[in-house]
Amino acid sequence: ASLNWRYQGNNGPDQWHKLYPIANGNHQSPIDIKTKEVKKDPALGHLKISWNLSTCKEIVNVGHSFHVNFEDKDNRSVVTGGPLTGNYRLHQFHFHWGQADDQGSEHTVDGAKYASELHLVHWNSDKYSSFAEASDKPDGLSVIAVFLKVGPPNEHVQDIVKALGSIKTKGKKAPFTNFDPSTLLPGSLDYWTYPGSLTHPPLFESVTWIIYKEPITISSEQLAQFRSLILTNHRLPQPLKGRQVRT
Ligand SMILES: Clc1ccc(Cc2nnn[n-]2)cc1
Ligand SMILES: [Zn+2]
Repeated sequence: ASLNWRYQGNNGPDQWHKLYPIANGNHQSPIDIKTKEVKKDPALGHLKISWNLSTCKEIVNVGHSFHVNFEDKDNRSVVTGGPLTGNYRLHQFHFHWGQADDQGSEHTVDGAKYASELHLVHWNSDKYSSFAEASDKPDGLSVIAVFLKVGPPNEHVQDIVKALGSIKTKGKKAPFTNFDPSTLLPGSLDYWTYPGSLTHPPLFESVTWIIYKEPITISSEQLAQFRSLILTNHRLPQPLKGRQVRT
């Protein structure tokens, strides 16, 4: 499929359905989380995260964003528990942000937007043999999301910001090793979960979303460094279409 979609202008989010009809599907992401309609599910246990910093590999400028990629040829970095059945292997993480500090997250909470949102993308390595194979299966992917609010500089985000200098142009990649993504998790491990999709094309409805309630911080200057790569890369909330958000 041609990769000519954008976040702004002619091939922007309102046009994505022309090449990717699933954009108007019943399990699209992101969504606005209406906290009063969230359902408490006592069967939901804690998430069990065991990421190994030895699997962190490289940082890549993909044009509409930057990705930190992990070696995912074995189960060194996995998540399980919570809403998940079996092991989901860490594939990569990336952020979404906006053109100003008052917007940028993809999910919103009772209509409130955060400045940015971190996505840690995992695939079901019990059932599938690669991210690509898992990426369009209903139980194929799980994305762990962390909100970022504007505040003091985040020393762990700073390690990432420093690396952006070496991937200024689309397609550029640089080694990025021994980074521990658990340094980007909030103190409280309370989360919301719901069934959804990738938030940009191909928009596959293959994601079990796990969204931490507590944000971490990022500074205005660090956000400005993200924007030096691309001004904005967040999709607006999509219709819930009868789905239940659980906690
Ligand atoms: Cl590997 C990967 C998967 C999805 C996205 C885009 C996205 N979908 N859901 N949240 N982000 C970016 C990279
Ligand atoms: Zn994302």
